[in-house]
Amino acid sequence: MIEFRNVTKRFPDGTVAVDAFDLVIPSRKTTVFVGSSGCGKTTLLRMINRMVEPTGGTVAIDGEDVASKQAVALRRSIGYVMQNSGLMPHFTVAENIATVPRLTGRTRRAARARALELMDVVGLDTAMADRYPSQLSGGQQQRVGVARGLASDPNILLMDEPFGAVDPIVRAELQRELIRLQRDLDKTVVFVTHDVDEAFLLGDQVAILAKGARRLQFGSPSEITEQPADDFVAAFIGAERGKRALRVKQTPHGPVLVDAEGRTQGVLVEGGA
Ligand SMILES: Nc1ncnc2c1ncn2[C@@H]1O[C@H](COP(=O)(O)OP(=O)(O)OP(=O)(O)O)[C@@H](O)[C@H]1O
Repeated sequence: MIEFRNVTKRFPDGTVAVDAFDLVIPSRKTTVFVGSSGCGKTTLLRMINRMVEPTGGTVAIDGEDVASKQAVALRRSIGYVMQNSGLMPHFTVAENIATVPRLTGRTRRAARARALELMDVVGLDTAMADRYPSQLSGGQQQRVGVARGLASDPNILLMDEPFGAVDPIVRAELQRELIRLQRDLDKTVVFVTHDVDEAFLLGDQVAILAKGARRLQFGSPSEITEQPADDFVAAFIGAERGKRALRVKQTPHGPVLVDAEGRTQGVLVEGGA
């Protein structure tokens, strides 16, 4: 469990990126922070592993204030995946993935074995182990980034717009992979995006944020869709337009659901959840 208690971050230039933020993030679930650019999502994420220190309040992991932990050890114990993968260009794929295992004392051989195992986990052909990042596609680089984030077998995985820079088809593929991974690995994932569709696809819980990380709503995608907290949230999630606003249309073959443009999006079936 990750707990933000009255957390504020004021940068030295006076910018208040996060203003008195409270949230409890459950373990072994995917929690998504979604909001427009500059609302404070990255700052929130980085306060979990102390890449950014709060200027007020506390962040606690399983009841323990992160400020009381040694920052470097904390950072190595938490997986972090960022946009553009953040790979070291002069390290091979295997070396990039093995960075943390090497730093924490594994032998070169054991670290490489771990790297190859993780390539498998994230769906990368191990034949690419000795390539450099520039010899991979954007989607493959992101998979290496995810493998690197998982290398220390962390309980917590922080993901900062990890699929933001790839094309929509690769993005959808990576999203599906993450859902599969999460089913197998059972990590506490905190995921940042500005894309509501991505947030609703991946999140067990979604926090919709405004400037200063002001919490507009926190709940499951179903809860938010069924009962948006206010008009702003309703507009933000597109409840009144596009594909989330569905109408029933009768056809000779039975009722179907159509979106605002009249495109059929699904069928109505009896029973189920
Ligand atoms: N080191 C810094 N010094 C001063 N202001 C900063 C610093 N880092 C971030 N900010 C400001 O804090 C606010 C929140 O930034 P943050 O990166 O957390 O937002 P974000 O929601 O992740 O944005 P994006 O989606 O664009 O990445 C912004 O106004 C940003 O300009």
